[in-house]
Amino acid sequence: MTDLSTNSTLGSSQPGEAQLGDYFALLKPRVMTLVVFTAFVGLLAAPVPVHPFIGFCAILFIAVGGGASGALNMWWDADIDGVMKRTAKRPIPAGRVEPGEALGLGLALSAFSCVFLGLATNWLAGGLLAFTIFFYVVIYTMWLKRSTPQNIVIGGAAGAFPPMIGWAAATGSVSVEAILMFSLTFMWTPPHFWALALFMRSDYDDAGVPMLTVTHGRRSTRVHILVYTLLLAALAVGTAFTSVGGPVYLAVALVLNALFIKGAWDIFRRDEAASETDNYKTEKRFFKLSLLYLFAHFGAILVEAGLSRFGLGGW
Ligand code: HEM
Ligand SMILES: CC(C)=CCC/C(C)=C/CC/C(C)=C/COP(=O)(O)OP(=O)(O)O
Repeated sequence: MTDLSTNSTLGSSQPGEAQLGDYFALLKPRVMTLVVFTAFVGLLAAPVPVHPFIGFCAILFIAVGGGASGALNMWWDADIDGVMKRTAKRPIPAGRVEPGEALGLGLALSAFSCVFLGLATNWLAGGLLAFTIFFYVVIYTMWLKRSTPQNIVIGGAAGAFPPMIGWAAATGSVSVEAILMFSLTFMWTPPHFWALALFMRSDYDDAGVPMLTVTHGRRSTRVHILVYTLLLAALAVGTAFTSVGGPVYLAVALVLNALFIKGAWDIFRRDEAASETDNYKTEKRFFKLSLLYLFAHFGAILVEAGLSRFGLGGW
């Protein structure tokens, strides 16, 4: 798990000396693991058999596209990344990679991944990948992130597209299952991020980024986490009774949503003095749980899809 107080830099080079690890770090590899996993589930949950080589290429190109969007995000955000403690050691603000190199890498990998995903699977998938990169870089990073505390509520849609891209790569279409997987990630993003914003507020304050914690304060953010967690739980448990769900998924959803609601309740009940005393232990625990939460829900969707191949999945 990440040490969230620092940046997960892979290269250890000095200013002006880029190493391969610095270019790799531009792709935000740790965050993209879960993005790629949800895309993988979208691809395999589809009721259409995909040739393993085509499936491998599809996931590879989605991963490259995700990484490219990370590089473009770091190129645009280099100024605020340099101000925030968590991101100050990233390759561009630390001076190891030139902004122009990150821009070039991001644009080249974006074009490469969308075209090759389109060629390897279909143009709906290639087009959706292009739209996702556009949404994350232009709509979220360039526009919403610095202009509204609703930045991640709306911008979070970008991170919700990957399972839909995987589904489209396998089927050539977008159906209700793809929309359900999209919705799950979309509703999950605000509690995932706001928990982190609670213990990183001074970073966003320093950088002038209007995150909810900065504009509305931590008390309001705690209320928002609880409300979104309850909405998410209703959606996640309800999904058990749809075509992507089943008994295995229901069991996973019941356990994890109970834990998640308990975590959100604990965050809601805390006051700042208590959180500061134990260095935001409850909020940090909730953030880590959010990663397990999404991983387990998509894992359960994958298991249900696997079982249905043997006539055992679903209800
Ligand atoms: C607008 C939406 C989102 C925002 C603002 C956001 C923000 C963040 C931030 C600031 C971190 C902290 C650490 C880091 O930079 O590595 C983080 C970690 C993480 N996020 Fe998100 N996130 C969002 C959506 C997502 C989505 C959609 C996924 C996956 C489906 C995801 C997966 C992760 C993972 C796996 C980590 C942990 C990375 C590690 O271990 O270092 N995030 N997120
Ligand atoms: C396939 C494809 C294109 C996937 C993209 C998936 C995607 C949009 C993931 C969002 C994840 C993320 C790190 C958001 C934080 O951005 P931030 O700029 O607020 O965080 P930062 O401060 O760490 O840079």
